[in-house]
Amino acid sequence: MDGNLKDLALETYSRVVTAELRINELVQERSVAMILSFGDPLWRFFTVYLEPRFLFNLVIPMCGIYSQALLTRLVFAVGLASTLNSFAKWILPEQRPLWLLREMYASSVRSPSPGVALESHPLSCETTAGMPCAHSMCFTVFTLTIWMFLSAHAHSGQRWLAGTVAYGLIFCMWLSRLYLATEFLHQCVLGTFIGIQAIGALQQNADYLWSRRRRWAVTGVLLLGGLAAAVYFAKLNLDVDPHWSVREAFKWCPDPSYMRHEASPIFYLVRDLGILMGIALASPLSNLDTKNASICRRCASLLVLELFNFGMRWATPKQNGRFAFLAYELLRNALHSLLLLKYIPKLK
Ligand SMILES: O=P(O)(O)OC[C@H]1O[C@@H](O)[C@H](O)[C@@H](O)[C@@H]1O
Repeated sequence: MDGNLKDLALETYSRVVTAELRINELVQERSVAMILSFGDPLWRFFTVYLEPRFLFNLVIPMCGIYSQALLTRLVFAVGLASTLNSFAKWILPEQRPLWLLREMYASSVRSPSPGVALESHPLSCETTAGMPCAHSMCFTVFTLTIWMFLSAHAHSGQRWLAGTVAYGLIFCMWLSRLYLATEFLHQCVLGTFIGIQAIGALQQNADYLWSRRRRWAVTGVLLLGGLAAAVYFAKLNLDVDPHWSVREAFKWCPDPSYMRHEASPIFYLVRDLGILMGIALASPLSNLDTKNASICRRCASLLVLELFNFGMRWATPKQNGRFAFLAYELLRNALHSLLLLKYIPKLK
């Protein structure tokens, strides 16, 4: 009975993702591409410049020019969402459209014609798992956090208009991920859904979370690090490959040079835990100074910090082994978010 149910669930899942491949192909097919092709640079822009790493290293600090209070909320909300996403991918990895399609071609389950073969290029060779879509999830949290912040001072017409723009942008992010064949539709939709749920949960527990003392927050982040390591060893014990997604990417990406060290699941986990550690060190967040300095001072201090951060990224030690590489990334991200939250407002 149990076996039958499992078979039925697997068969249904396989049918759904196979049907969803058609959506990815449709978005790349000529008829749809004619409508969407004018947007090709736009879809690439969304994927390249509105992804979590870029949000943290450029877009969110730029929001700090408008308001330090907004910057603090964004670092907190997007930092937590990105960590949640990396853990989901780490614990329960799901395939990506390109891997499934190439597997089908390879085993002759499906022939490349008449459907348009999914394109493959550096942007589609992701090495993390698909579910939930990190771009959709973090971008949803980013846009809705800004929307809620601005809505506090807006009347209902403006709120409605800004909400429509925010959801329109999130929809563009879905199209971007489908167009580049990096995600199935359900991975984008669920990414946004989980992002919205996360914002709701953060809002409901804001008083509790923002008043946590530094030592509790740091302990929480260390425990999360322990959880990530425990998942790794549990998988090894259960004979499950913790690097399954990296192997899939290597197997199906036409050119291995398209892949980078800093795109692996462990790297993203370390990056996100680094950002959380910076937030934890700046805790309690309710005590942070969020008053705005003059615009010139804010621009100058954020410019200096981001140039410093850029230099640190440029100097990342990539040739001294993976532990040095990961430790450096953890510290750099922790320092970056700590400086953004705690020390930039002091430079008044
Ligand atoms: O899940 P997606 O949208 O394909 O994104 C994959 C990775 O893309 C990178 O650009 C992000 O920095 C990561 O956080 C993310 O995990």
